Amino acid sequence: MRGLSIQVLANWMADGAAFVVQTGKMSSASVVDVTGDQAVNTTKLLFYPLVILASCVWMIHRWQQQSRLYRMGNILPGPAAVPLFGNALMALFKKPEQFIEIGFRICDQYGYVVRGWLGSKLVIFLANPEDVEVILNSNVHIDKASDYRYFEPWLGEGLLISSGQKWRSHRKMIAPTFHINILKSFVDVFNQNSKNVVEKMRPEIGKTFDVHDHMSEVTVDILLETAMGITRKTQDKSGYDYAMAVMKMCDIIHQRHYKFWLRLDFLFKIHPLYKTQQKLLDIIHGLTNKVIKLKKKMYYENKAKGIIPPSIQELTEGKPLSNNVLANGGKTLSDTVFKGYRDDLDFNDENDVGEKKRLAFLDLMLESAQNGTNQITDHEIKEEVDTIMFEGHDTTAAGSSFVLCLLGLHQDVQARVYDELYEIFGDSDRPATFNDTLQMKYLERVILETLRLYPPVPIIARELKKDAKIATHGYVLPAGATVVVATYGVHRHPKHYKDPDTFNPDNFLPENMQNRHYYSYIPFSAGPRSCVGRKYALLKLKILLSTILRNYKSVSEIPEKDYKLTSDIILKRLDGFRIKIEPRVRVPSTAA
Ligand code: HEM
Repeated sequence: MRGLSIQVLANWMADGAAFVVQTGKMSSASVVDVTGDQAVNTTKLLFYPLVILASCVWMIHRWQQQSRLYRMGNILPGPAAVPLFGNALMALFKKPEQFIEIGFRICDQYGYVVRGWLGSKLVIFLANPEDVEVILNSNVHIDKASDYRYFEPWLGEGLLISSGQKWRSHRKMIAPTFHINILKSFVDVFNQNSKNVVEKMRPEIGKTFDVHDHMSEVTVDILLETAMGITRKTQDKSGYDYAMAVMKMCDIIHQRHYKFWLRLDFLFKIHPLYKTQQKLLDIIHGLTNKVIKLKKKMYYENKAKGIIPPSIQELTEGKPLSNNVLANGGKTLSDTVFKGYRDDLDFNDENDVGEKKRLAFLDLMLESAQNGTNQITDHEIKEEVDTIMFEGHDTTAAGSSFVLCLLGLHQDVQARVYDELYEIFGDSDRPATFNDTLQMKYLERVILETLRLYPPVPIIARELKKDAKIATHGYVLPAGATVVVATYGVHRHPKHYKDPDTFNPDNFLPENMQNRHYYSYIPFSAGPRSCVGRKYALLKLKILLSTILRNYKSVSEIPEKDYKLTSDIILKRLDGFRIKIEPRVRVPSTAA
């Protein structure tokens, strides 16, 4: 349209014919000669829809400007937005690894409360612990943002994405299955699988390799066993296919987050990935359904023989065992770290009666449905098992991989971790006990510090159903907005961490934690919708990492500044979690 005057436009609208004549770019005679009436008709055909489109865009823009959301949203600091697209064009043609960089640039410019417009959708990023607390600690702002809908075909209305009464009742049912006694019963599973991965890693000695592949596989194996009761011994090919399908599904959802065209359902449905997704879901749901059917059959067969598995209540209640006096009363450093945002999981520790019979989460849910304790259908059980498989998989795989990379880089820290392990285990090969994990205080600090610098879930998104007043400038975030808690930014807030970008496990020394805002450390989120698998994850990480480090020394020369991070669902290294391993010489650092 360059070179057209408004007058020309007006004339064009009047009769749709004379524009080419008046632009002077071609002679009127030649145009009329060549195209005649046909050209006029084509012009009309193209022009009128364009005018209608432009008018619609203008009207939508005007309507947006006058809406409450728009007015309140624009009080907040943020980059200038263009009509219709808002700030969405900033993300166009950007690779996922560039998003963190953009985020930091914007944060530097606008501070720790930033608004953005994705078209007419208002997105508000928060990275001040005081503001984050307002959202996460609330019983009102608990609805997940619409971006979680990509999980729906897989996880249905499982705990991660459900809301309202369904979420409340399922949370009440599932939280007790993560009781400390039930977790203790998983220690053998964690040990056995950790030993397996040590053997699988043996051929890698001396090579540079991506440790995430191993961490991912062992995590799925552990989850298959603890969530569904499927062991390596009992699993057939369907167990392997399931594990592969879980990994590939994570990748598809990941792609739907950062490839804009795949966000639109109608485009996704005609993309080849949709067919792949359907096949993967057939595998995933096929196995979950098969196992539920089988377990239910076994339950009835056993019941007919008078064998009834213990209920969740029986597993988690009773008189404390006198011979089970644990160091610190069974409390770990993370119990202290997370006590500030006390949630339903904290009540789990108060009835520590020692280890009992092992049952997978699925067995526990089936049992509670059968004995009438909880109203949950087979379909809902399937959704919850799938949710646990998803949430428990990539998060811990990424967390453990980051720990091994950072220890490879910080040999002094690794030496201290090993000295602690040597004190507990000497040069023996014995498996870890629950009590041992309570002694792994320095390793725990290393894990917590790693999750600070590289939180596997780098953002948490909520949709506001009501206005929320935050601490920063008393801003009111309007209902309808999507609030994104930028965990990555919160964890590197200079007001709360001295040298926020430096790896320093001493950040979790009691004296350094004492006066820190509780919501300045939220790798597992916090409040009513906090991670239900937090204690499971930390126990598993301690056993897995201690077993690996008792057998190998991790070595890495890649400095953190060269990590290429990719962020959306799970934070990972796009350049791969590359390390080398050397056989561990089992002597303390003082003797080396
Ligand atoms: C290092 C490991 C882990 C990290 C960093 C992590 C982090 C998180 C975060 C940040 C949330 C809140 C997500 C949101 O609101 O969008 C969450 C929720 C959840 N996590 Fe984890 N998680 C980990 C391991 C696990 C494990 C091992 C399990 C299960 C075995 C698990 C099960 C869940 C479930 C079921 C939810 C949904 C809770 C609800 O909405 O009520 N997580 N996790």
